[in-house]
Amino acid sequence: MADGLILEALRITRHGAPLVALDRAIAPGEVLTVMGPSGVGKSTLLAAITGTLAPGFRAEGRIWLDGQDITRTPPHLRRVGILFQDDLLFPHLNVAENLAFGLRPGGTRPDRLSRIEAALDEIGLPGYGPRDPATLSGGQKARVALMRMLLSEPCTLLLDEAFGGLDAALRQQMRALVFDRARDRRLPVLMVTHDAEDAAAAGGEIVRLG
Ligand SMILES: Nc1ncnc2c1ncn2[C@@H]1O[C@H](COP(=O)(O)OP(=O)(O)OP(=O)(O)O)[C@@H](O)[C@H]1O
Repeated sequence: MADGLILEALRITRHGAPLVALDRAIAPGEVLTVMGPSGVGKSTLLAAITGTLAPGFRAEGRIWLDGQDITRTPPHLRRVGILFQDDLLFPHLNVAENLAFGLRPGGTRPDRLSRIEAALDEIGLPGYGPRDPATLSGGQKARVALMRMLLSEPCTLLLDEAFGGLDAALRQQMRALVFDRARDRRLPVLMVTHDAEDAAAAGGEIVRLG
């Protein structure tokens, strides 16, 4: 199987009734946008990919990530990154500690600290490590949440209305940051959104469910 994220004849049922069916490949660095009315099953589709479907839901078909069949892989081993609207930072940890939470295990302490510093530079927040998350603006929090997720070195990126809590200008900045980072890292991106501008900015294929 090719690199990227492949949903091969994926069919999700709820208590046996069909909910979502999708058969698509997302190449490294490409974005697939999923739109559709409320309740159609967009978040459920993402939960099938992260391996966190609620009881009563079942996924049939196969999910491939960079050539590996992850259909039955436990969620914590899937290397799937997901960003939600209003992703919460841990309030009792400072910004650096929040980022450290994303880091994969291993490496020396100086190495880990320098990766956190580099991450803060990458999102335009150099020196913000000791700050309390409550003192950050909404846009700054969103950038820290994005970087915390990227530090876990995911092989694909899922966005669930990830830009929903931001005003128009910030939304545009955050979109550019996310899409640029995903392209640099050659991550396939599956974006769920209600927003036509998000879809246009992504530039890739749009699938409408329902
Ligand atoms: N944990 C759950 N337990 C039971 N039913 C659920 C659960 N999560 C979602 N559902 C139901 O599954 C269906 C699909 O929900 P889902 O959240 O995937 O829709 P969505 O397309 O993401 O909607 P929205 O755009 O409103 O976020 C809905 O009918 C919803 O009520």
